[in-house]
Amino acid sequence: MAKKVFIASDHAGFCLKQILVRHLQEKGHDVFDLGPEQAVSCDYPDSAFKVTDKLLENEGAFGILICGTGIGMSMAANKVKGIRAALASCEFHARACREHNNANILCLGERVTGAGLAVNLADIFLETEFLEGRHLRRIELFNMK
Ligand SMILES: O=C(CO)[C@H](O)[C@H](O)[C@H](O)COP(=O)(O)O
Repeated sequence: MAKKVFIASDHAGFCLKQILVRHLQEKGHDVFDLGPEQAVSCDYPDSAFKVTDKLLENEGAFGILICGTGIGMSMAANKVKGIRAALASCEFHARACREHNNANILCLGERVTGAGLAVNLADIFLETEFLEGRHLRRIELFNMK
């Protein structure tokens, strides 16, 4: 099923962002590229918060954030209440973060993960459903802090 996807990167994730935007558009998803438009040095929290703002306004939408490692993006995005950003570097991560954690943002590291694998991770992330049950109880505990 087609998903609404907001995507952004910093300079270190720019090339992978371009590849993923094209791939996800070809798959029929509704893709919103929030920049940057060029691989000019920029600060990943600014990009992360562009995507988190959009997710809070668009129920059911997903985000993809790419920096060099994916770590800075995930740290920044997870500061925002209602965001569950998951850094994935293998297919198990991409599937489990949806099934168990209902992640709404996938974070990737262009300096870590090759483009072919990254495309697979994005596909798995967008195609996998949250399992709810005990996992819902656990993610609801996030709101207790
Ligand atoms: O935040 C990061 C590390 O967690 C990202 O990988 C950034 O892309 C990286 O820090 C950018 O580094 P650069 O030396 O400014 O290219």
